[in-house]
Amino acid sequence: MQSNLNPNPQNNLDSTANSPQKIAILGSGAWGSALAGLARYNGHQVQVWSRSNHSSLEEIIADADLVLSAVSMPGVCPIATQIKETKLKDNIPIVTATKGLDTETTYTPSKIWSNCCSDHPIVVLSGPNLSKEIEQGLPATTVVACQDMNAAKIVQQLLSSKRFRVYTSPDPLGTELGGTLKNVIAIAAGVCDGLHLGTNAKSGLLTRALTEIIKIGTHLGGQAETFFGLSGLGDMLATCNSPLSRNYRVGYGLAQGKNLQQVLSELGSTAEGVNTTNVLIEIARREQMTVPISWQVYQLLNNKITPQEAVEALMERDLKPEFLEGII
Ligand SMILES: NC(=O)C1=CN([C@@H]2O[C@H](COP(=O)(O)OP(=O)(O)OC[C@H]3O[C@@H](n4cnc5c(N)ncnc54)[C@H](OP(=O)(O)O)[C@@H]3O)[C@@H](O)[C@H]2O)C=CC1
Ligand SMILES: O=C(CO)COP(=O)(O)O
Repeated sequence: MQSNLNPNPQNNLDSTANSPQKIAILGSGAWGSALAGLARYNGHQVQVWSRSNHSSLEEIIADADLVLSAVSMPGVCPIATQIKETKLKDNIPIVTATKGLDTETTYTPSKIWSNCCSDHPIVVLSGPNLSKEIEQGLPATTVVACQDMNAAKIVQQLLSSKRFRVYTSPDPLGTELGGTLKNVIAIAAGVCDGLHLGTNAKSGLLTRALTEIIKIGTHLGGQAETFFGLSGLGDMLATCNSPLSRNYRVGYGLAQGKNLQQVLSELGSTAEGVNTTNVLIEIARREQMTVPISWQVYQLLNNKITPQEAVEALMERDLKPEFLEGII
């Protein structure tokens, strides 16, 4: 499955280093718009599709050299299914930048894309990428991961610039799960800060959360080292410490005594962690895994406990060694 694009052009980070390509971006929300800005900065010809576009999805992707999906989770399955029936240029990479889990199937976005577009390499893009900072032109890093490293390198070259440093990885599932599962933890971090529990509590929460993410992520097939990288720990640090994170703001609002509906309507934007928590608990039940922090977030989001009760429940768990098996 060889793409026509050159994966190894001169390693020059000047934005003119790559020949301009046609890039179709699906989703004109915060992330789709920021990614479109990065692609335009590199001189690419960018077309953005959203449900309110005049042009059809088919028209926009027909002659694209790269398709980049940045829709939120509810859009992934319908759009991937529509694209399955559409003619794309042969073998072009499809990049998925969504951080969520499908409610119906519990699948990750890349699994849905792979099922629908098996003739194309599916590349996961994930990292500490708060879109508002990227829109301001501040420097950021990310990871593009694919089993087909040639495809990952093509996307790396197309999107890398002086303001966006892109790393490759051969672990798409781990890369995707890191960015997805940390949204649950960002809600917990928002609660921690909203309750003013202090730096010791926050450090303890994030460290134990990383262990929890690695436990789930490796069980589901990700590689442990990926979770210590940009798409795991890196993204956790960004979203768990920034009020720019919508998931963090959900937790913060709940800690202030607001109810979930109120917090979400004030947010007016996607917070994938809410749905991801529900799907994650379904997976944990199915796989018989203990996920203490995610479980408290789940109870809180589903109005079964108060933020204070969630803290108490975590502090009063059975005592045990820090590491039960190896590093986790
Ligand atoms: N914002 C950020 O900083 C980052 C976000 N992400 C991830 O990117 C994804 C999108 O987030 P973001 O752009 O911030 O969210 P927004 O709320 O800003 O935008 C949501 C986007 O998803 C599209 N969408 C939602 N539901 C559907 C549907 N049923 N069918 C088709 N399209 C749909 C919307 O399309 P329409 O315009 O047609 O309404 C819109 O483009 C999320 O998974 C998020 O976790 C990842 C990294 C950074
Ligand atoms: O994933 C993100 C940054 O990497 C965006 O986080 P929020 O969806 O919580 O805003």
